[in-house]
Formats: sequence, structure tokens, C-alpha cells
Amino acid sequence: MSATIISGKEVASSLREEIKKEVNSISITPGLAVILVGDNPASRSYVKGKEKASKEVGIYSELKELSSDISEKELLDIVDYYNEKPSIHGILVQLPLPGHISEKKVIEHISPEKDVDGFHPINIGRMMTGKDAFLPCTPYGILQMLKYKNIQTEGKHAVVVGRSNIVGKPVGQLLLNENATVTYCHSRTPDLASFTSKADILIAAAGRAEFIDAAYVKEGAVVIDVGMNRKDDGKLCGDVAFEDVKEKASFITPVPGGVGPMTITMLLYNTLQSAKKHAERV
Ligand SMILES: Nc1nc(=O)c2c([nH]1)NC[C@@H]1CN(c3ccc(C(=O)N[C@@H](CCC(=O)O)C(=O)O)cc3)C=[N+]21
Repeated sequence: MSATIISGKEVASSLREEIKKEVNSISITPGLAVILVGDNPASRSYVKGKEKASKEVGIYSELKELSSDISEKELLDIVDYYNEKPSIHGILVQLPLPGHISEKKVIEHISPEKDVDGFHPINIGRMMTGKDAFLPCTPYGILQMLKYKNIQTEGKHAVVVGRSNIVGKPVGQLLLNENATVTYCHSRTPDLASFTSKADILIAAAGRAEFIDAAYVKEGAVVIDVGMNRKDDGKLCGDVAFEDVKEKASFITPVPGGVGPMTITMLLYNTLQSAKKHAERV
């Protein structure tokens, strides 16, 4: 039997409707500042997607485009400017940054109260300890997709392939918070398939095109594809060999149209939450 496809587009549009309604119902306009350094075409295209989605739900978005030779100090000053600007509730510095700028320094410079990416160590610590935090958008979006399809996490064995700070590590943490049993694997894990084939929920976030085929997957598993790879023909593909795996899985997410639209949606959601908290303070 072929797997049910979890359409990120569908889940995203349902959540965006709710976000839009709530944006219209509050007394202030949520504001998001997006800082883009350099002219990487992929980064630019993601940033455009974020701007368009913000407008659609009534969030004000301000794009700051900076030359790739900007100094670290200048960038930190711009972050400061937005940290202090009352009409801005969320700040996103698009990664990756040019090599001469420390990403760590820049992320740590963003006010944790405006860190709608959920990348600041304060928010990561809050997430780890189960406190109120901005949750990182991709892992949070994955949780929403599971919820939307009523997929249980409690007592399930989740296997995460990938250990990045923005996807692999936090998605495991969030699944653990949801009472899953979590195993982390990565590029140095020997006999990877021996782990992934035990997964009830498999999260593929390693950044290798279509390498998870049916041999890596247990019959009836839920397979979430976080990969965002460009093929030689320019087409986007995930870490999962979709056609092969969909015959074995119970649920599967496509690329494109899967996790990607959810990432943007949770950014909008976090920006709305930040604006609401700001409104309570003033
Ligand atoms: N500070 C920061 N925060 C981020 O959240 C962040 C970042 N830096 N740097 C780059 C990555 C990448 N990312 C994507 C979000 C949505 C899609 C997305 O919606 N993709 C569409 C397809 C887009 C296309 O066709 O090119 C889809 O999967 O259907 C993709 C990629 C956010 N990132």
C-alpha cells in the first residue's frame, strides 16, 4: 500500500489562515526584519518566500540587504538597531553568512525576545528545559505536521539522521519532549540502515540527495524529509528517494511542498507570538 502524503502546503495554508485571523484581531501589527548578507541566489529566493508569506498574513516585513563585504561590526550594529526598534518583533539573519563574519556572534547578538528563528542559546536552553521559548521553525513545523495528521509520538521510536544545530539536534529534543524515544544518527554512524530500519518515525536531515531508500525504512514508518538538495538538472530533491520509500512508509512528506512551507509558517507564528508578548509589556 502506498503511503499517505503529508502536504506541507496544505498544513501550512491551514495554519496561515489561523495566523492571519489572529494578526487581524490584535491591536498591533507584528513586524519582522529579515537581514540578507550577500547575493547568494538560493538565500535570496528563500528570503523572498518569507517576505511574500508575511504580507499574506498581514505581518509587516522589512528586508535589509547588505553587501557581502560588510564588516562584522557593521552587521552587529544593524542587529542592535532592530533589537531596539519597537515596531520590529522578530529578527532573522539569513544563514549562511560570509566566512569573515562569526555566525555564532551574530546569533548571540539578537535579543532572545526577538529571536523568532529560535537559534539563540537562551532559546535553545529554554527549549531543552521545557520552558516557554521560540522553537526553531523547521523542527516546530515538523511537529505541527505530525499533529495535523494525528500521528502519535508518545512511546514511538524516532530516529533522526543529521545533527545540525538548526534541524537535527532540536527536532530530536522536541520529539523527546513529546515522549518519543529518540536515537540520533549522522554521517559517521556505521551501518546507518540498522538504526533507521527500527524507526517508527524517521527524520531525514543529513543533506544528501535521495540516499534514504526503502532499504533504510521499516514497513509502515512515518518518514519526514528535511533535505533541500539541488539536482544536476536544477530540480529540488530531498534526502529521501520518494518514489521508492512511499511504497513502504505509512506517511511521507514530499520535497518540495513538505517541510519547507512549514518552516516559513512557524516563522510567521513565532513573529505573531513575539508581537503579542510585546503588546502585553507596553
Ligand atoms: N536564519 C535562517 N533561518 C532559516 O529558516 C533559514 C536560513 N537562515 N537559511 C536557509 C534555510 C533554508 N530555509 C528554507 C525555508 C523554506 C523553504 C521552502 O519553502 N522551500 C519550498 C521550495 C522552494 C523552492 O522551490 O526553491 C518547498 O520546500 O516547497 C526552503 C528553505 C530556511 N532557512
